[in-house]
Formats: sequence, C-alpha cells, structure tokens
Amino acid sequence: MGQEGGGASGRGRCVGRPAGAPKEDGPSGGQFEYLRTVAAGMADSTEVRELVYLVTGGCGFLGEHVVRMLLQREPRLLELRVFDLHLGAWLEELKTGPVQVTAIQGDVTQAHEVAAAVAGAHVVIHTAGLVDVFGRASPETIYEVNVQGTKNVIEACVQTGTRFLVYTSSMEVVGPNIKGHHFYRGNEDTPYEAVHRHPYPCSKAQAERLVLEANGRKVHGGLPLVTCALRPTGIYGEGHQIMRDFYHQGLRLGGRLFRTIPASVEHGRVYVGNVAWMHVLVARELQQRAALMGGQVYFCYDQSPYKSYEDFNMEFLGPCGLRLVETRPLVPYWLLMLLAALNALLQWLLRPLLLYAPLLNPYTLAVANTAFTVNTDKAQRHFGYEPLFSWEDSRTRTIRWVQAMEGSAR
Ligand SMILES: NC(=O)C1=CN([C@@H]2O[C@H](COP(=O)(O)OP(=O)(O)OC[C@H]3O[C@@H](n4cnc5c(N)ncnc54)[C@H](O)[C@@H]3O)[C@@H](O)[C@H]2O)C=CC1
Ligand SMILES: CC(C)[C@@H](O)CC[C@@H](C)[C@H]1CC[C@H]2[C@@H]3[C@H](O)CC4=CC(=O)CC[C@]4(C)[C@H]3CC[C@]12C
Repeated sequence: MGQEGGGASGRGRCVGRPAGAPKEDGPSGGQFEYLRTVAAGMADSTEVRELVYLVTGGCGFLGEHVVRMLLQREPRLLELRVFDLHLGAWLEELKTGPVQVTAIQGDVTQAHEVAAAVAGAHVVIHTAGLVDVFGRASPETIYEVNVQGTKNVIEACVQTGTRFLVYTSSMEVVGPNIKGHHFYRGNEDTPYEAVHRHPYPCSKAQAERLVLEANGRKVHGGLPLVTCALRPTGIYGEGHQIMRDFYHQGLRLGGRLFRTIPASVEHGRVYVGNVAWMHVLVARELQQRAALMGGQVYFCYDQSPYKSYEDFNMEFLGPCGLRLVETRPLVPYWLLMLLAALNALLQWLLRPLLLYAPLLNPYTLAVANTAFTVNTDKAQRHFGYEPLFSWEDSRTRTIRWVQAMEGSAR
C-alpha cells in the first residue's frame, strides 16, 4: 500500500511514558440549530440500508456532530451505535428516524465492553478520548483511555470481523513539538521533528501508530482490516468547551479578553461540521479504496482563516460583545511563563482539595505560542473531500451558538 507519509506522517517520539486519570464530562450536545436541522433532514434515499456503524465517543463535542452527520449523509446506514462513557439525553430524539440508533454506555478501557459494541459492525469511527492538556486527568488515565482504549478497539475489530476503522487522531501527533519548531502551511509529508513530552500528544501519537500498523491485519473471517487516521487541527464550532470557557472568562472580565499571544503566531483551526463530514466520507470511501487509503493519515482542513488562536476566537466572541485588549501582548513572555508555572504549581498544591485547571499553563502557553498551520489537499486527492461548510457558514453557525449561550448566560 502506498505510504505517502515520511515527514509529518512519520513516527512521533515521546519523551517519558504517558499515563492518565478519569475525564471531565464532555459538553452536553443537542442545543444547536444546525444539528437539529441535520437530524431532521435524516438521509432519505433509495439506497439499501444494510450497514452498521459504531461511533465511540459519540456524545462528545466532535462525536455528536459525527453521529448527526452520519444520520443525514450515510444513506446505507441500517444501525448507528453510539458508544460513550457519558450518554447524552439528546440521543433520544434521534430514535424516530429510519435508522436504528443504539445508545451504548461503555468504557473503551474495558475490552469486553468494546468487543460487545463492535461485534457485527461494518465500520468503527473511534473518536473517544481524553482530550486533556489542562492537567485535569493524571497521565496514567490519559494513556489508559487514549492508547489502551484504542488497542481494545483494534482487537475488537480483529476478533469480531469488523473490517473498517477510522481513528480520530490530532495535529498534536505532529506538533507543536517540545522544541517550539513552527509548522508553517505544512502537509502530511512535511518533514518535522515530532517529539513530545506531554501525556496528551504522546498518547495520541501512540494510538495513531497502533491504528496505522493494524492496517492489513487479518480479522475474523480472514479478510484484511483497513484503517486510517484523521488529524484535525484545533476544532471549533457548536459545543466547543474551550470557546465556552473563553466566553465566560471575557464576561467575568467586563467584556474584555487580554491578548497573551502575538497576532503573528498563526494556529490552524477547522470547523467541527467539516471534521464530521470528513469522517463520514473517509469511512465510506475506505470501503471502496482500501489499497490507496488503508494505513494513511489525513489532516482535517477547510477554508477557516489562518490567525492566532486568540484572534481566531474573536471572530465569534467579538460579534457577541467581547473585545481583545491591545494589538500586542500586554505582558512580556517571560512573565507569562512565570504565571503559567505558578498555575501549574497551584494545581499541584491544590489537587488534594480541588481541581484547579486554568487555560494558562506551561503547555498551553507553549502550544499557543508556536505557529502550526496546514495546507494540504491529500484528502481531496484520495477520497474527494471538499469542505461541506464554507468559512462564512462555519462562522455564522458558531456565532449563533455563542449567542444562544449568551442568552443562557444572562
Ligand atoms: N477538540 C479538538 O480541538 C480536537 C480533538 N481531537 C480529537 O477528537 C476526538 C474527540 O475530541 P472532542 O470531541 O474535542 O472531545 P470530547 O471530550 O468532547 O469528547 C470525547 C468523548 O469521549 C468520551 N470518552 C472519554 N473517555 C472515554 C472512555 N473511557 N470510554 C468511552 N468514552 C469515553 C467522552 O465522554 C466524550 O463524550 C478526540 O480523540 C480528540 O483527541 C483532535 C484534534 C483536535
Ligand atoms: C491562555 C493563553 C495562552 C491562551 O491563548 C491559551 C490557548 C490554549 C488553551 C489553546 C491554544 C492551542 C490549543 C490546542 C490546539 O488547538 C491543538 C489541540 C489539539 C487537540 O487534539 C486537542 C486540543 C488542543 C490541544 C488545543 C487545546 C487548547 C489550546 C492549547
């Protein structure tokens, strides 16, 4: 199978063994106008409904969009299994359509629960994970969920005969690396020293490697497993918890947010609806183009503009009344590093009493301060991906979501 990778698709290195602890509840889904429309407009096609899909982490920020996008845009869907540690009440509203929606409360770290959920599925979309760069989870459980959980999904596919596995990886598998090397308009083949220390990128890199190496393994029944990995950059859109945190922080500071990162440090972002669409499309095309797509990685991208993380957020928070103070950081970088280190020390000291997990810590500061943008068309070349939502549409939908939150915040 053609492995186009070699640079950014190459082997990441982790310094130190990551491990982790239980995850916070993901944001509940279901309040967004677009998602309700998607659910209402469920795929109605003359195609034969015969496929069973499983989405792990299907109640998370991305997972919910993938679930609803499948219902709208996968006409061969007979049953959609939604597997998650925390099931959302919104799943009930999806059970009125032509597709059987099966909610499965389960833990990817429990192999038997995963095997039971996978058995009989044609396609698995594995999005479940601990997305923690704020120190909420201890390293052991990040490893347990993101790596061991992925191992359990792979072995379940092999044991039960499921042939197609799509893994939600991350840009963080590539970078920013611990040396702060910028990744400027890179693609899946761009040479880059993908060396990490933080448990999250380490766990994602290890999980991605497991998925790609499993491509071609014989599953029960003797046919080969076909796998691929999608690498979203920073996902935004309806249900994005960090955007919610920024918004509430701005409200607490009298409608102001204080710039901490130079506007010149661009960070890749991609709309959640387009990431969901790429998952649906890659899962479909993987079945037709296994020789080309099996074992491949694809960055998730759309027409979202290249901006600093904070300036990009203001595309949505500005129209909702917040203001980013100053055109350059108010505080020198060395002082920011000191404040970030103090936050990390406070988190460690307070841990026996309470969870203190602010946005600013040494890792988030370093990542935010290192440019990372992608410019690729590999997904378009391999499986005809084109973003479903324009930048204007993505921006409008996200603003409406923040405004709906604003209504609830008053
Ligand atoms: N949010 C972002 O900017 C990006 C996210 N990703 C990846 O996308 C995937 C989804 O991320 P988000 O939707 O942002 O996170 P999220 O935290 O909103 O969703 C993760 C889901 O996984 C579930 N989960 C966690 N541990 C579990 C376990 N042990 N067993 C079963 N389910 C479990 C959670 O309950 C949650 O519903 C993750 O794999 C993440 O690494 C990749 C790039 C960017
Ligand atoms: C407090 C300030 C320094 C502020 O600017 C910090 C922003 C910071 C919380 C974000 C900056 C970059 C984000 C990460 C990036 O989008 C890549 C990611 C990929 C994932 O797979 C999960 C999320 C994340 C790590 C994302 C998390 C939030 C940032 C660190």
